[in-house]
Amino acid sequence: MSPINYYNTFSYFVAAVGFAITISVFRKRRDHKLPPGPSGLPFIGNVHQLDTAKDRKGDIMYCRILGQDVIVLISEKVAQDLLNQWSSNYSDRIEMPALTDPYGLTYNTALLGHSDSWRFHRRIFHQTLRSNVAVAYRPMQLVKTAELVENIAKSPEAWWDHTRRFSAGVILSAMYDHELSGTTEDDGVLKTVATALQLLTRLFTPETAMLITMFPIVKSIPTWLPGGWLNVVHCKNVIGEMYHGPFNMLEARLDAGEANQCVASDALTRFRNTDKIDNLDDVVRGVCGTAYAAGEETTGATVIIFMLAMTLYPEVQARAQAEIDEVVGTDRLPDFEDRTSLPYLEAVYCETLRWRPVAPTGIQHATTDADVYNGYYIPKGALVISNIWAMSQNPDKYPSPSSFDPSRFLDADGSLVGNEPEYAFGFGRRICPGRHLANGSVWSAMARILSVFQIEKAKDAAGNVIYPDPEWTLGLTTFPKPFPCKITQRRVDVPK
Ligand code: HEM
Repeated sequence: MSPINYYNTFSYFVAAVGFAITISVFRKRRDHKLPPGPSGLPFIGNVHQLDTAKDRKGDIMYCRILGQDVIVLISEKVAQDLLNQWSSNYSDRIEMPALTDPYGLTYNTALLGHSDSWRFHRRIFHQTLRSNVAVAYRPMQLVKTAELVENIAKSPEAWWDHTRRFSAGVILSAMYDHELSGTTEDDGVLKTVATALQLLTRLFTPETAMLITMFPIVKSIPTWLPGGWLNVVHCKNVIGEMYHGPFNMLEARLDAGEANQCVASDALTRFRNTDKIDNLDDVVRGVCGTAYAAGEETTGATVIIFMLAMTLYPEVQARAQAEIDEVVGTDRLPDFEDRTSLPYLEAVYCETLRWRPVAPTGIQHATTDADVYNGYYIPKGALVISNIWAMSQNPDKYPSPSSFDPSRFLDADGSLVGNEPEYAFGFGRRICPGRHLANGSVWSAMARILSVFQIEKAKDAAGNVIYPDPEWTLGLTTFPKPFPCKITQRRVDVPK
């Protein structure tokens, strides 16, 4: 049993239901009568497979919250069957006009339904960030990881902030060719997008959903009063700036011929004179703004979870460092050319995604039509939650799932067995379009941090070892808040 603040499957089930409540509260109010199952087929709600925590018999569960049908997918197999194989029926999102329209979220890819507008967004993501195109950003990612290493070497106690700055730097560079300057406070673009992201994180909680729905007056609270952050005009401005500010700056630089390759410039060049995408500028604003909101925190969070694992599991750290030292040596930093020769590090990457998935309940899908699965009836308009947490902690697939053990991804010869936890990036047509970019960012950060630094448990003033027991953020993503650890350089000189 892991000594860290360990939350079990049940608490994630509760979180999933919390998000279902958020969605069901925000969703469009429509007369939502339970459709009768076709004759002879039991309605899935009749099945008593609700328990995910105590016994793991349930692969799928049903409940009805505030009039909304909710299906929770607990097994990876069922999620693959429904969300991957029948993705045309399982790729919608629930409409939430109480949130999207007033708060200026109509541009957000993740909230768009299974519509033409969403397809335009995905087309741009596919053209600019699919696996063989995302490699174009690797040189930039290596520059950013070298900066991360330099920053940690200068002020190791601020490693958590350096990590967030690294993930923000990668996304802003990839989306808008924006280079961070000075501190977060000095960089206008970073300040704008970080403020909007903070606001979005606060908005997407069950409590806020309840509050806004039960007391719509909160949307008009003056900004200077307690709760004023919910003021819609204020929120719309802050969130709108995230979509428009960096994009407008890039457009000006494109006009001046000063911008390098990035997702926005690529998309504008590729689609500007075609009729393949309507309202191109708005779609590109939406894609890049959503990428920041969906990609900065998740990428940084994954590196932070890796740091926690390295603090708690020194033997894993030592084995990964021995592998890096042997393959790469000590005169230079690892780069992507080394990747296939570092299977243990690859297994550390997989285990980091699995051990504490940063998006434990993914983003909820919705059905476009009624369906029948294994003889059970699934209604049209049902909310479908992937319980990624339960999949990652399945003891049949991962013995002792709470232990951080990369060797579960290796065979007896130390070769990768090819069972990467892809579910950490979601499913079907909605699968995370930034996963290839994220993969390169997280891997290069892990490889270079391990090559240069020793991460250990910190000690208090009396010399007692501090066992990290971090507080975890709550929301669509979850990861440790800053926790104490001791970071020292393994060698006097940091290689470039
Ligand atoms: C380790 C880092 C990341 C993790 C673990 C992660 C995970 C996820 C998950 C679980 C989903 C929900 C998929 C579903 O609905 O089934 C998602 C959606 C999404 N992610 Fe990521 N993500 C990461 C990084 C990124 C990055 C770097 C970007 C952008 C460059 C990004 C952009 C998006 C977008 C736009 C969506 C919504 C897709 C849609 O609704 O069609 N993510 N991500």
